[in-house]
Amino acid sequence: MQHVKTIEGRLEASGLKFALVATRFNDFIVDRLVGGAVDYLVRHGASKEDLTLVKLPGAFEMPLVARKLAATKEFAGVICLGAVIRGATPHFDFVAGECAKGIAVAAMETGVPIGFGVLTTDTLEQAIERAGSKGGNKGVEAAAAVLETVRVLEQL
Ligand SMILES: Nc1c(NC[C@H](O)[C@H](O)[C@H](O)CO)[nH]c(=O)[nH]c1=O
Ligand SMILES: CC(=O)[C@@H](O)COP(=O)(O)O
Repeated sequence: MQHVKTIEGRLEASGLKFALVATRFNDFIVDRLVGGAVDYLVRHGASKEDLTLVKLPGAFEMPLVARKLAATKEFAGVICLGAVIRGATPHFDFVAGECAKGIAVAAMETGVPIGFGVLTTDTLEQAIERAGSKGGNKGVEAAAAVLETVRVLEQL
């Protein structure tokens, strides 16, 4: 195959500081996302002393706080961890939609990678599956994505 210059991010977290933003809402699920993210970062070289956990009420509050943390420039990346589980009203759509959009805007405005580790599921079972069982762990995925993106941005 024609060899082209390729830029990829090393999955090496040593020396990097990260902020993790986690919700209390559905915390029996979210705590497993936090555990997955922390385990991933430590296993890839991060020091626990370099990880800061910020607890929030719910996903709707995330963009504001994630942006503030990113804007400090104290952290290489921010990882948002939550679980928005559909109920009986359209509230899910607003919470999930604004959370996702707000996090994306915060990353663009600050230039700091902000991982979207927020489950948006129709059922509790779907959330459980994606918090460390047969659907993987979205906290791990978000941490991995932020780490790789940090390392890519360093090269640009
Ligand atoms: N239903 C869920 C919420 N709702 C709460 C909102 O996120 C917000 O805290 C409230 O509207 C006050 O501003 N939050 C979740 O994280 N997950 C849910 O399933
Ligand atoms: C995602 C939500 O906001 C949801 O859990 C709220 O439940 P409901 O729509 O039954 O009020």
